[in-house]
Amino acid sequence: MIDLSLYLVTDPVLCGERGVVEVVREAVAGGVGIVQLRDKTATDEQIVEQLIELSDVIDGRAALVVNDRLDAALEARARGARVDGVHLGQSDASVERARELLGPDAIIGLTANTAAHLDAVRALPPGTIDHLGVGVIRPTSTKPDHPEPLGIEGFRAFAERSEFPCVAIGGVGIDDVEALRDAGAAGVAVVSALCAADDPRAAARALRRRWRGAASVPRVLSIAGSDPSGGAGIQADLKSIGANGGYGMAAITALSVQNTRGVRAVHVPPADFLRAQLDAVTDDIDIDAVKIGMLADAEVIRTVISWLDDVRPPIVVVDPVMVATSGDRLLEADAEAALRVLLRRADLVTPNLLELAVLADAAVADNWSDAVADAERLSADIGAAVLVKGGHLGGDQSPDAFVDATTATVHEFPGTRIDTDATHGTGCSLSSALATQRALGKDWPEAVGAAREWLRESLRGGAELQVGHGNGPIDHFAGLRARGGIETSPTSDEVVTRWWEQIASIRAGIDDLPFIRALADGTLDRGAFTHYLAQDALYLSGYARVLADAARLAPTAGEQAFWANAAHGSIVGELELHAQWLTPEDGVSDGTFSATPSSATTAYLDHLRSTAYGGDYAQLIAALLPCFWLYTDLGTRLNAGCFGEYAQSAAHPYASWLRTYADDSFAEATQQAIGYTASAASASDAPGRARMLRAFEASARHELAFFAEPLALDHRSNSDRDASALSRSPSARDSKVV
Ligand SMILES: Nc1ncnc2c1ncn2[C@@H]1O[C@H](COP(=O)(O)OP(=O)(O)OP(=O)(O)O)[C@@H](O)[C@H]1O
Ligand SMILES: Cc1ncc(CO)c(N)n1
Ligand SMILES: [Mg+2]
Repeated sequence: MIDLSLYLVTDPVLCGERGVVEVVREAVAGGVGIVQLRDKTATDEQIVEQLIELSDVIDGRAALVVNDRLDAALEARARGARVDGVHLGQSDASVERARELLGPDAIIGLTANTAAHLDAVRALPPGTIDHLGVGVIRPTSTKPDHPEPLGIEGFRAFAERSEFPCVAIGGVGIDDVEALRDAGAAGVAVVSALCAADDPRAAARALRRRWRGAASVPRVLSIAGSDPSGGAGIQADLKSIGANGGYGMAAITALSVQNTRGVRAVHVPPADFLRAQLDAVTDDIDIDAVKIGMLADAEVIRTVISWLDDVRPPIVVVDPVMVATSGDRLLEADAEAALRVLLRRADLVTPNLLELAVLADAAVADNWSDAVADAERLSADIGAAVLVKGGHLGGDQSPDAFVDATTATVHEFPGTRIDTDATHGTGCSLSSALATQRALGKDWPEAVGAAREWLRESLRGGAELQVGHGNGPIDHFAGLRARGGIETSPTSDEVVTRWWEQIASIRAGIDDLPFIRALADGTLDRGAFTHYLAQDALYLSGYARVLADAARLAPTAGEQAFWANAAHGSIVGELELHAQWLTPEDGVSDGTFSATPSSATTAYLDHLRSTAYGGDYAQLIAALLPCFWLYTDLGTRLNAGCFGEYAQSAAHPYASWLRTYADDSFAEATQQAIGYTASAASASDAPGRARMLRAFEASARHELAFFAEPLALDHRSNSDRDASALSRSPSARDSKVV
């Protein structure tokens, strides 16, 4: 089936001085699938000559038809040209005769725009015509005698009734492309949009992109070697394409045995196998851009050239990889001539200074202006833009320059050198980023700017990775990580630091509480202290039941035992509070404790119970954790004198009580609880971790309220009590987690 989607109709006047042939060459390179030679004034002989020339230039990459001149088509065929068919108007030669003379495989199109035309076509013998040219769509100067324009809706109405493919023609501009496609067009035929374009290749690409619908995620193919250590080659390319917003694909030219220290061996699979990979991708997927990296040898290069010539991908970036960062050769020396041929197919070539020297036949540049001058010569030589890279330039700068000799453009990108050894695969990563950014619709200088910005962030991030002992890789996803686009599964250490940081202001709030300050310096009102202990006893009793729920839900016997043991310790602690700290006046009589839970206690227990009721083990243990962690932290710091030295003194009224805050076995249990919570967080998905963090934070806030409450209430009735009487016994807190 012939691809009618982008159909070029030539106009000798609009093509201007550069000529029809040149416009066709460029437009086909940009993706035109069918070319119609249309020249109302040329003689038949001139038409024949042009057909021969065009057939040569197109070389089978697009279909070639001629407007009207059936005899010229036949004559050009007789002289060896490949002319695929004709396009005839209602008043031109008979389509039946054209079919008879051109044969069953020829492409025959017919202009039609009325119901009567359609009826007439239906009356033809089957197989006479292949498609209809339907228009004009808008008023146009290229067909002075055009009928009333159909507009998009008129075209839609016609196409809906037609059983023949309809190509929309006449006054079609780039902004009509999607609407016509959606109105049922088999393709759009354009004249001015390509013949009058400054850059017909770019214009054709833009039209094709519109026709395909701007794929918001460009499909980018890397043709390169494999680096099993993941920093260079296709592995780097795929990460780079992904990080820059594309969908990455990879056809492997060679397998390297390599790590961050160097290349140990290279295996090049048969060239046919590479071609088969490329064909498999092309047969199925529209490619928006191609990045070409390691090519190993001349045969691989020839394979890639022939595929490029067959497929004409819209964007081609070639990173002329010759030598790895480590100094190992990645391209056989005798393949350099073949590489030069490939470079002519590129839109952009990205040599480092060493590669530039080889390709520009110059000494390795030791200063930036020589490098740019070499790049200008190379660009003129290959007819493609060159991005010359300053990574290998000495000094504290690492500039790049985009150089395009065909448009006399030199665009400098200054940049300070990033102090890092993690530069393995920068070239691979940059060229893939460039292909992707260009495919996203940026022009080259914009694409270079965006790719460089990304690369520099990734270069900085490389220092964080712990990959290898040589030149480490860049961190392709450093930006995503920094902006929280990737949530990494936290390790135990990370959950410790991240969650602990998350409650920093709550912890600071606890430290600042008058209750804690007064507890530390021994001035705490005894009534407030007793209130606190009474509520703590109530809390521990409820907390023990929730710990038992954690034991019930625990996934392993070890965790089950841990939480059950903590529940047991909590009950023991509560009983000790009754027996040793609280008197009947505090609500204890005959072993029965009758104080009523305060609002802080009720709120905290409600939170824990409702979390337990939800049945999510990970969330539950996250909710239980602050009670362990905050007390261990506070106890340790109180006893270390962080709140004043008096807290360390034996004369402190609550001295023995304070000591037990920093109990070793309690600290150990806290570490275990942190470990279990961290493992559960690592095993959770992102929403699960978010739920855990919410439960954890809520508990921390309840701890703050719990500590705040005693001094917020009125305890004057107890103010004459002897606080020192309370300093005899061990604390409940340590037995909470026996
Ligand atoms: N230390 C650095 N600081 C900042 N930018 C750098 C640094 N090293 C390299 N670059 C940039 O990285 C990109 C790749 O340049 P480089 O000259 O290193 O390519 P290369 O030699 O082809 O890389 P590779 O080693 O992957 O083959 C360029 O944009 C360059 O400016
Ligand atoms: C496979 C492969 N391609 C390219 C390079 C260039 O860095 C490399 N080291 N390895
Ligand atoms: Mg390189």
